[in-house]
Amino acid sequence: MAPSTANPRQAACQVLLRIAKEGGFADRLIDHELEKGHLIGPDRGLFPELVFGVLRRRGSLDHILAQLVDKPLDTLQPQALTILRLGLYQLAYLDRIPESAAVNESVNLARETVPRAGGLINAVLRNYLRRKDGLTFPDPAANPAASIAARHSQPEWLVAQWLGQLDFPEAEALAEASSRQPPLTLRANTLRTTRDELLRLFTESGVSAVPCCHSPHGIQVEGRHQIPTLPGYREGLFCVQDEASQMVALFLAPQPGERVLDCCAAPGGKATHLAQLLANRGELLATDISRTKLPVIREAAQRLGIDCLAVATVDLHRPETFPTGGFDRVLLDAPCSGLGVIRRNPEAKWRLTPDDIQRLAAAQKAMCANAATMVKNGGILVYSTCSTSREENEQVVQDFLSRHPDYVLEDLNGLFPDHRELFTAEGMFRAWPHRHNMDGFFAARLRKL
Ligand SMILES: C[S@@+](CC[C@H](N)C(=O)[O-])C[C@H]1O[C@@H](n2cnc3c(N)ncnc32)[C@H](O)[C@@H]1O
Repeated sequence: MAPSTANPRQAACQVLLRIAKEGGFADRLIDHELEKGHLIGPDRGLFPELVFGVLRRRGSLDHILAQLVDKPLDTLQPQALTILRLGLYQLAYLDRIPESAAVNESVNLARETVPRAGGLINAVLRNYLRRKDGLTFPDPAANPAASIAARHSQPEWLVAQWLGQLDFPEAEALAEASSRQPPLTLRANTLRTTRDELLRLFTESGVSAVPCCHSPHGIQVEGRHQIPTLPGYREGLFCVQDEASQMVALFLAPQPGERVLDCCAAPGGKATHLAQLLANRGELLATDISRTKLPVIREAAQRLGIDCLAVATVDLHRPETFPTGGFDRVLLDAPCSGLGVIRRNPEAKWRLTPDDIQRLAAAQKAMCANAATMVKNGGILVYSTCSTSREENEQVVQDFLSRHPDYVLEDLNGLFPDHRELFTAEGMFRAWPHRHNMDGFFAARLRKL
């Protein structure tokens, strides 16, 4: 049943239980609850803070709880475990909630849903307050992955993957950054305004915002906002898009008048950016396997005043569905694990397994080969993901190049010298939350000879 309550802790508990039981995305369930209007005032901020906080910090919370509860956590009733996580999150990570309120509200919540666990919840949370300075964490020298995982709330297998690519301090910094709330980044719609004008409008309206370092269209907004209430939203002056994601369309660099394909386009973040770069002149086809997602792209295009964009259903595993005629530029923003965006979708890190990464990488290799059949001779293919895993990134590109001697990797260092700090030595794009305060993204630019 859909949650419906004026109590932010109860609403958070219901959403967390629903995510654990049925899957689903935290941001959508949160929006759905807020739209009902039961939560008012500061509770509208506390409710998402609690849901996202518990999802982001679940690993560390459970590591601590395991030292305070005298039976395995998975033997607790789901409601009791969720209330414990919520209570501990408030005690360990939030400054503004008095300790007594965090404990008492947790006990009250238990009284309504799991009355027999009230005593345990009270005892465990009070025990935390007494013992918090004596809690233990794995020794980094003996077990580096377990140590980072427990301190910074990441699955151990994921930290082990990061340690395969980064040294210990960097892997730890990445884990730490990946447990934090990401910035709100917008892309100015240059079909209707400029970045400077948008910044001026925000300043005049009392909203603090600064230009992004790399994307010439990006602005980072300070504080928390409901997007539709920001100035210029209704007029289509901007859309929400992380800076790393904005860089991808820039690397494809479509020129006005060209024929361009975005073949995994929904919900349209990069497709609408491509239309901007085309200055609304040319032929932009945005396709996706999901027929139901296409209206979202159309609506985004309409709001932003784009009229060079058409949409169609295409399954990249079924060449008989492909559009005919070659394209000058093709973007393949492949379905991926999303390991680079776990700041935004923290529920994903607790669901994914290493097997998922292997399965996704196999599909990505097939999609890349199929997308390449739609590129004209001399044309460009950009392959991108929002994953940090090598299997989904460099290894897909290496596999592709080994099977396609008619393609070469273009070195982004030479093409975009202003953004060198975002590129690997081989010239591929790798954005990292801890280095660039951007989502974890990958892109490689391939040219068909
Ligand atoms: C990473 S998302 C794309 C995000 C989009 N480029 C943006 O910037 O807003 C990947 C998309 O690939 C689509 N997809 C998954 N499997 C596909 C397939 N076999 N063929 C075409 N699209 C597929 C999904 O529906 C999803 O919308």
